[in-house]
Amino acid sequence: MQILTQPLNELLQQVATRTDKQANKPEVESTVAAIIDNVRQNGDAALRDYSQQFDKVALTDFQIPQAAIEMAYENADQELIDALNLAKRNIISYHKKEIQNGFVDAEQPGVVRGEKIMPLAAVGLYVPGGTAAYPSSILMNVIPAKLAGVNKIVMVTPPQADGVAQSVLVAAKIAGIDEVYQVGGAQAIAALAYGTQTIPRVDKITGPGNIFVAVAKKQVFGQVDIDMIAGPSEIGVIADEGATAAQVAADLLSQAEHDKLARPMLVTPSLTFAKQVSAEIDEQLVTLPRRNIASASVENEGFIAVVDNIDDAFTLMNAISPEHLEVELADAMSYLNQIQNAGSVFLGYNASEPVGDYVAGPNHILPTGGTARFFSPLGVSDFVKRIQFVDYTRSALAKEVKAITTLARVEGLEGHARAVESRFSENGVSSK
Ligand SMILES: NC(=O)c1ccc[n+]([C@@H]2O[C@H](COP(=O)([O-])OP(=O)(O)OC[C@H]3O[C@@H](n4cnc5c(N)ncnc54)[C@H](O)[C@@H]3O)[C@@H](O)[C@H]2O)c1
Ligand SMILES: N[C@H](CO)Cc1c[nH]c[nH+]1
Ligand SMILES: [Zn+2]
Repeated sequence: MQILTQPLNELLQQVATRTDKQANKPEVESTVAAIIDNVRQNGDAALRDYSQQFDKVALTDFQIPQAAIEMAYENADQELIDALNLAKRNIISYHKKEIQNGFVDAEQPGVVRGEKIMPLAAVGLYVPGGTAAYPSSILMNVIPAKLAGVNKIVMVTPPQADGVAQSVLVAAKIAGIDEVYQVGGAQAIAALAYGTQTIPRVDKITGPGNIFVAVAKKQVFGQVDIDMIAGPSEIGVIADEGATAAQVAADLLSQAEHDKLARPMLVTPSLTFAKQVSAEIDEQLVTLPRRNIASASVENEGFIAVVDNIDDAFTLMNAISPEHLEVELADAMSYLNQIQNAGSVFLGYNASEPVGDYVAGPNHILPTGGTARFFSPLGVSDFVKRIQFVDYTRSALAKEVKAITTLARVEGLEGHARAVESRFSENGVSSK
């Protein structure tokens, strides 16, 4: 993996350019725009064409019958069922803590103010499936939606020549979702945003995917809500010589194997350690089954940056804003307050990133491409909206008339002032 040894200010510039290059790909933007437009115009017919073109599958029906989901569950290995159930329990116990109940406030005499939390009516969950099957992403998507109380949950996932992976159907059963459509990529996002003859339009689309899925979500935002840009995976590691090079290399490769565009990144104050990790990566790649994907990611998107000290490592990592950040330092917890930007943080030598991908309980659907600066992990709050309310007694309103009418007239909005004054005139009409 490329080792960068420039001064910090040059490294900061380099990572900004890399992130920008990754996040903005004009050729992908235009491909995706054309796909969305076609699906909008031609509905299911366009979905069939793209499934043939990109997934090499000739589809007649998009919806997977409930009987196929039940059968996959009946035939599944008990080990898979146990693992998914363990993950489900931990995801539920973690996400339950995110539930908001709204509030009612009566602090001022005669005034009631409050906020009511409402589940979204219909959501569409994208579960990736181009180069790997992602049953774990079903649990990460569905569980917070269910805890939020969403009524209609529709799942889409790419079709496969020999049928959608059985593990995906088993996870759908365990997650308790029955409306599953086999359609993937930008065309699936367009279908959920605009609706087709068979796929219902939803209010919000959540879930991760490759660059085509991520760009499509960005393009349909406004027509529907989206959770975030959750594109090709990223891992940033901050480590010094106290960490084990082989373990750091393995963790970097765990994310590199997701996608040729995945970004494995190490920042360390030790050039010796940098070289050890780089050598380990080369060695471990030889036997990695997905080495074609992982080595492209390591070569084209990955880097090791050598900095002067740990403070500089955090400065650089905050600028990168990685999806996952591992802090492989002694007393890792003490660095938590130095972290400004990251999707999910893994502290210490044992919290290897895949722990979070599968069983820890926090969500693995996370912002990428530098968007952890402003986006958060998927959670219960993504599936609800807030409605505010107020109620005034007449005497409570009387106390505020002066302030309201003053502000209304300063804004040149006489109608606003009169609306409030009408509550205090004999005939309900403002005399001013
Ligand atoms: N950020 C997160 O939270 C998170 C979580 C899990 C996975 N991921 C990412 O999800 C992605 C999964 O990717 P994947 O490819 O395996 O599955 P995917 O389902 O995201 O994408 C497959 C679809 O991409 C479309 N596609 C492929 N090549 C295309 C082309 N040339 N033109 C137009 N469309 C094309 C096809 O429609 C195909 O069905 C990886 O990038 C992985 O890193 C991210
Ligand atoms: N690391 C991925 C998020 O970037 C999530 C995942 C699912 N399965 C394995 N990994
Ligand atoms: Zn992963």
